[in-house]
Amino acid sequence: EAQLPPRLGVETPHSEALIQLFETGLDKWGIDIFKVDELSANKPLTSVVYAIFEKRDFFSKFCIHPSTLVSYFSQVEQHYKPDNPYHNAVHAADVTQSTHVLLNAPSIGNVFSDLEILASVFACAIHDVNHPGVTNQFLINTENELAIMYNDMSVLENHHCAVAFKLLQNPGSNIFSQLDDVERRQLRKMVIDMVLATDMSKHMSLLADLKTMVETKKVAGGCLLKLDNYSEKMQIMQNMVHCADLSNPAKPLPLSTQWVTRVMEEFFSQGDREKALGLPVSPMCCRETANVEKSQVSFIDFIVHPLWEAWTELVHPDAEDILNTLEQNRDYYCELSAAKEAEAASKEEAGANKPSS
Ligand SMILES: COc1ccc(C2=NN(C3CCN(C(=O)CN4C(=O)CCC4=O)CC3)C(=O)[C@@H]3CC=CC[C@H]23)cc1OC
Ligand SMILES: [Mg+2]
Ligand SMILES: [Zn+2]
Repeated sequence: EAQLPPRLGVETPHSEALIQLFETGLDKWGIDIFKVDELSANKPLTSVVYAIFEKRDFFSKFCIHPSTLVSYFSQVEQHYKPDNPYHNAVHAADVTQSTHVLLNAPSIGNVFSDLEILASVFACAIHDVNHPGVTNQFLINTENELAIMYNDMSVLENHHCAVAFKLLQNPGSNIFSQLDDVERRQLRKMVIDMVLATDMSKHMSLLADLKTMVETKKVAGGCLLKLDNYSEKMQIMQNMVHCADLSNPAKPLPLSTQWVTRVMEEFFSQGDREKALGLPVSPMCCRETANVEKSQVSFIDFIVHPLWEAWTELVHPDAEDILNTLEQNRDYYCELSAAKEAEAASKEEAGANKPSS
């Protein structure tokens, strides 16, 4: 009998503090995931997944040995590039824990089976594994081997899935070995459908479907329990994971601002590489001209808020606080942008009035 791994599956001198943090924060929107990164000795993903599996009793429900879970997710964690300012294991842990909270919303609590919940949590944990820190467009424009491999179609998202399922085949790492063939095939299909839906090029169609569902749900008297077919259930699961992937601006401001700094650093590195290669610089990627606050306001106005507005309606009233935080944060970035503009204008003014020496 393989011996049990350390508590929460990670060796850390701060295990008591980490256990405390999960006791109080695992089910909460706004846990300090950067603190989890510190206390877990930079194993945020393995520790978050272990804590969620324990909380949801997945070890016994799916006959997963803790050491198998640790063996598999340690490899997954190692395949997230730590040098990526944004697309690293902390982001994966953040999206996984955020989805864990969304799944606890009373209005969708008992819509999903244990297998569907397992698939959603797993999909989040692996959804950006081995991310190279550049966008699909960059990989396509530079004819990267990944773009060749996947014929320019959801290149990153296909890669994340393939890497995750390949790692499952390593000895002592197949956490799904005790599922029967039907369950394993169903889980694999659900995970692929969810991860491929995190490609931002799918955002508009995903949102349109969600809005349609919200409209029909309103007609059907507000109950979600009528979700009988796979495609409706999968639409909700895809939008849930997509919401979690786009949840940074909807988190408490001290967390949100850290994510903005990280994502802009990653975008600026891509912009530097595009300049060096003589390629057109992608939106928000030019460190000289980008307006970080303005980009955040338009990211929220055009993409994040419409999605969270639809999600909030779907699970009404469970996500009201999240939508309020998003709107407060949007106003913060708007005011910051206006303040910076005013400061720049007054400097301009001062410069113009300065007597020439
Ligand atoms: C914390 O803050 C952010 C977090 C993630 C992203 C992501 N962004 N993206 C696309 C980049 C290109 N996009 C745009 O440029 C859209 N857009 C405009 O057209 C004007 C302003 C604006 O934002 C769409 C989103 C990704 O693809 C990343 C990977 C997956 C999910 C979101 C990530 C962006 C953030 O702050 C701008
Ligand atoms: Mg992604
Ligand atoms: Zn992501």
